[in-house]
This record gives sequence, structure tokens and C-alpha cells, in this order.
Amino acid sequence: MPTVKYQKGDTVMGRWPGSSLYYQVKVLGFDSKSQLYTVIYKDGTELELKEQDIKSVTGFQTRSRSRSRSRSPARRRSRSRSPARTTRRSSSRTAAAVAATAITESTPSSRRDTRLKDTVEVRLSPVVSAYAALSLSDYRQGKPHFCELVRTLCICNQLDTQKINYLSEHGGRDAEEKLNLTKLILLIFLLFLVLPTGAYFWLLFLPAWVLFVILQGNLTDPSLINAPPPLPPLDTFWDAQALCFVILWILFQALLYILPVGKLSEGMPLRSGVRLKYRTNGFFAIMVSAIVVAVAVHQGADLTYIHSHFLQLATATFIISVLLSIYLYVRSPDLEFASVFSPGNVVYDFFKGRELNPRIKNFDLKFFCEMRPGLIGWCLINFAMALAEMKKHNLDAPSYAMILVNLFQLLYVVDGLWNEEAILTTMDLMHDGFGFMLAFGDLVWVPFTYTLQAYYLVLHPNALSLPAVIAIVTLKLIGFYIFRKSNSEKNAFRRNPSNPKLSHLKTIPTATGKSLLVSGWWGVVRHPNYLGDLIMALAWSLPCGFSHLLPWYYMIYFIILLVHRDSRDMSECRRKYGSAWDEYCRTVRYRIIPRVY
Ligand SMILES: NC(=O)C1=CN([C@@H]2O[C@H](COP(=O)(O)OP(=O)(O)OC[C@H]3O[C@@H](n4cnc5c(N)ncnc54)[C@H](OP(=O)(O)O)[C@@H]3O)[C@@H](O)[C@H]2O)C=CC1
Ligand SMILES: CC(C)=CCC[C@@H](C)[C@H]1CC=C2C3=C(CC[C@@]21C)[C@@]1(C)CC[C@H](O)C(C)(C)[C@@H]1CC3
Repeated sequence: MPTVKYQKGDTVMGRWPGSSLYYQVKVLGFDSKSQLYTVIYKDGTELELKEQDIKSVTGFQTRSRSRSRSRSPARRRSRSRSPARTTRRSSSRTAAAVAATAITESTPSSRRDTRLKDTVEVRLSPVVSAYAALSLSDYRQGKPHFCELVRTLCICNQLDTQKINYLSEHGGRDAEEKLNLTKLILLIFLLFLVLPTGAYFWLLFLPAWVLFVILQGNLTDPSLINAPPPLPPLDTFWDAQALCFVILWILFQALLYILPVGKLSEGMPLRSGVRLKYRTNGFFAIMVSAIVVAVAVHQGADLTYIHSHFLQLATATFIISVLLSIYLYVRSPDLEFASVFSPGNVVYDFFKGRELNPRIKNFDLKFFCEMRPGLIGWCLINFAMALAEMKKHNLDAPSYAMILVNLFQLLYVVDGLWNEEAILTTMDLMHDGFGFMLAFGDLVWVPFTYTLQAYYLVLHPNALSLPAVIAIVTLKLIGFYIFRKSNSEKNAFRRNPSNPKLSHLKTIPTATGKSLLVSGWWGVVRHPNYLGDLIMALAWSLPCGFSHLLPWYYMIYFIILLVHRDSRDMSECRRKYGSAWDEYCRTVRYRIIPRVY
């Protein structure tokens, strides 16, 4: 009779099948026939584990501590946690274990050999090994983000784990050769995207693009594929008054934000378990802003200034976003966040941000910038464009096209502010740092490029027939319905998974304690909210007609943005949820558009 190492009632660390994560478990018994231990997780889930998947509690450290030791996401992420990549060695009685704190093994040798371990684990598949080789050599050269991009792009190009595994099982050389072209294309993409050059690229490209589209909007024949118009003299960019207006607007919004009006909502738990509080009074802010603007117009304020000084206002806002990003960079970094996301590269850190939730006392800079000056500014600018159109064409009322664009986008923003709490469960708030990308995105990109349809219509009117108006409105409402319902469903579920209103929905439990919705909207496609958003984007461009590409810019940009976000989210969820995510993907096969994508 072999000796039983762990006894009934012992508290030990049990490896979660197919991952390198260990959770605290209690031994319930040992079956000498199968040589398996039955263990129970904290949530009551029982599993059978082999002896080598069990360790004593000593010799472990919390994952957060080990994370902060390694600043390399490349190293951390290439350590496969996907069950698809590893051989499952234990049998499970239930599909999932709801975990307490996830713990990784930490022995002196495992620490010493982290790099070796990475290589061994990722060699399980040819494609992954190519990625790993790339990432490791590039990591050594100080380009850890390089591998992140390859990984993201691999996923973008559908080289997901299942395909990779399929190829490793069936492919051999042929399959790998077939991938060469794809890899080549990926590498060309990388020339543009690779970081830190990628961060430089985006730092220059994003402002240049805003300038390009604004200048195009002033041309008689605007297009996205026209050569850029000649740069106006430098002094035309600058207008001190425009800067004052922008500062006043931001301060005004900040004042509304800090007023003790409206609900204090709790964010999602941070890694430390803390839940930050957010003042969700965005609807109040837009209402007050509308009243103030209406009074100002009534008092004779000429809002068409916004149209005639669009470039100067954009420049002023850009300057503010750069100053804000510098401030965000020089604030002391959030080490816990940086240890997970930041490779410690100055440009990359500046671009992506070093803190998840930078705050000045209770003033949350990311939340404020994402939901207030830019978003409400977007509606203000659209309204100003409608006035400019009336002035330019001597109209008593704006055109149908202008009214539709204004109303559609106003509805989108008002809805976002009305459901402001839901933003707390979105990727930006939960996972992304606050650096130049979001500061610029929130303050400049949103108000100065999302308004392009209205800006375009001032100089390029497009007459709409009544049936066209009805068709476009119907499309918008369909998109809005899908967008709102799906976002609310996920938000309600994340806030209270046992919400009785959602009890009819099927879910998959995951090892993190959170479950995934597999029916309802989230059972139709994996991102129903993106689907609704895309349909709405289509309805925003249609009123501008088909004469030029410029008003279709948002649609094109949005497809790229959402496809990229979906890939990023897919890889993040696969990392978080492992086999449960794969099961979700098997059940819900399409990402955004049913039966298409
Ligand atoms: N107009 C614009 O410029 C933009 C608009 N948007 C819109 O903003 C909204 C938010 O988008 P975004 O933050 O990108 O993504 P989501 O709101 O879709 O959030 C993704 C997260 O939802 C959770 N999740 C995914 N699948 C499930 C499931 N089956 N069941 C339960 N939870 C699930 C996961 O987080 P976890 O499990 O950790 O909770 C995942 O990381 C969308 O409507 C989008 O269209 C987004 C970007 C730009
Ligand atoms: C190219 C570049 C600079 C990208 C930055 C992306 C940001 C512009 C967007 C990322 C996610 C966003 C969201 C909204 C606006 C655009 C950004 C900031 C949003 C606030 C718009 C209103 C919606 O109702 C929303 C609240 C769902 C949405 C959230 C995501």
C-alpha cells in the first residue's frame, strides 16, 4: 500500500487543470485505485487531482507579489494559462472552480528558470513557438511590447489558440508554410505598430490625422484618400481665445462633476479588492450644460465661432491633452498596475499610461475625461455646426440630414450619460491605463473627429427624401436597441450575478468567481454591443450621402477600432478565464455579426 502524502482535511494548494495557477483547496480523500486526490475548492467545487498537481501551502507566494517583481508583460503573458495548450491531467466533477486568491508556484529554481519555462511551455505549438522566440529575443533587446503586438495581431488574424493547436496537431511543415504569408503580413503591420516605434508612430499619427480630416472638411471635394491639402501657415493654428474657451469648458465640466448631485456609484473591484466610488451625475451635467448654452445663445453668443475656429479649438485642446498626459506620466506610477501592463518604456508608458485610476483626491481623471468635456463637447460642436449650416445657407432650420446627425449622436451621448454607471464595467475603465492615448482620445479625438458628419454637412448639404429619413431612423433605432439592451444586460449581470431578472439566462462559471453569460444578447454573438454600435454608426453616416468618403470616416474607423478591441478583449478574457472562455467561444461562435464574423 503506497503512502498517502496528503491526508483528509489537509489544506494544500491545488493546481487548476490546464493552468499554472494554484488555489487553496482542502483534501477530501484519496482513491488508491486511480491514485487521485479528491479536493474541494473554497466555493465547494470538487476536483480530482494527481499528487504532482498538489503542493503544500509553504513555498507559495501571492501572484500579486510575484507580478510586481517582474515588470515584463511579455514574460508574464507568454506563460501559457490556456488549457488548450496544456494537457489536462486531472478529471473534474464540475466545470469550474470559483477561486480565492490565485497563487503561482514560487521556488528558487522556478524563479531562476522563468525564461526557460516560458520557452518550454510555448513550444507546444509551432505558431506559438515562433511568437515566443520572437518575444524572448525581442524581450532581451528591450522590446517586450513587440511580442504583445505579434500576439494581438495573431489573434486579429484569427490565429487563435484553437487554430494554433489544430496546426500543431495536424499541420507539420505544410501548415506552417501556409502561415508564412500571414506572418509576413503581420510583420508588415508590425512595421507600423511595433512599439516603442509604434508609440512614436501613434503619437505623431493621431494628431496628424485629426489635422488632416479637419483640413479635408474645408475642401469642396473632401475625401479620405485625397492627398493632404497644403498646411496652412503656422499662426492660423493658434488662437488664445480658443484656448481660453476650451479651458473654461473643461473647468465648467469639472465643476459640475464635483457637485454633490447624483449617485455615488461603485466601480468594479480592483485587484486589491477595493471598489472606487464615482460620482455618476453625467445626465445632470449635460442638462445643465444645455441650459447654459441655450441661455448664452439667447443672449447673443455666436456659436458658429466653433465652426470658423474648429482648427484653433482642436489645437488648443490638443495642447491641453499633451499637458495632461505629461502630468499623468510624472505622477508616481501605480506599481501594481505598471508591473502588469507597463514594460517600463518611457514612450510606451507615456502613451498607454502608468496608472489605471489616476485621481486627485476623489476626482477621477480618467472617468471625468472619458464622460464629460469631450462627450458633452461633441454635442455642443454638433449643435454649433447646425447653427453654422443655417447661417451659411440662410436657412430657417437645419437640413434633415443635419437634424438626424445631431439627434442620433445626442441620443448616443445622453444615453451614455444616463447609463453612466455602465461605463464602469467597460474595458477602458477596468483595464486600460490613463495616458496620452485616452487623454487625447477623450479630449481631442472624440469631439473633433466624431463631429465630422455635422462639420461636413455645413459645407456639403445633402437633401434627404422622407422615405430615406424613415429608413435611416429605423436603422438607428434598431442599432440603439441592440446596443442598449446588451450593454445593460452585461452591466446588470456584472453588478449582481444573482439578479432575479436575469435568472432565465444561462451562464458558464469560471475559475475567477465571475460567470459568463451564454444566452440572451451575449449568446447571440460575443460582442452584441459592438453590433448595435456599428449599426448606429451606419445610420450616422447615411444622412451625409455617398458623394464623399469623409463622412464615412467614422464608420471605417469604428470597424477597425471594434475589431481590434474585440481581439484585445478575446485574448484578455482567454487569459483570465481559460477553458471557460474557450467553452463560451465554442457555444457562441461569432464575434460581432451573426454568421458573418
Ligand atoms: N463610440 C466609441 O468610440 C466607442 C464605443 N464603445 C462602446 O462602448 C461599450 C463598451 O465597450 P468595451 O468596453 O470595449 O467592451 P464591453 O463592454 O463589451 O466589455 C468587455 C468585457 O465584458 C465582459 N464580458 C465579455 N463577455 C461576457 C459575457 N459573455 N458575459 C459577461 N461578461 C462578459 C468581459 O469583462 P469581465 O468579464 O472582466 O467583466 C469583457 O472584458 C460598447 O457598447 C462599445 O460599442 C467602445 C469603444 C469606442
Ligand atoms: C484612436 C484613439 C485615440 C482611440 C481612443 C479610443 C477612445 C476615443 C474611445 C475608447 C472607448 C471609448 C468610449 C466612448 C467614447 C470613445 C472612447 C473614449 C463612449 C464614452 C462613447 C459613449 C458611449 O455611450 C459609451 C459610454 C458606451 C462609450 C464608452 C467607450
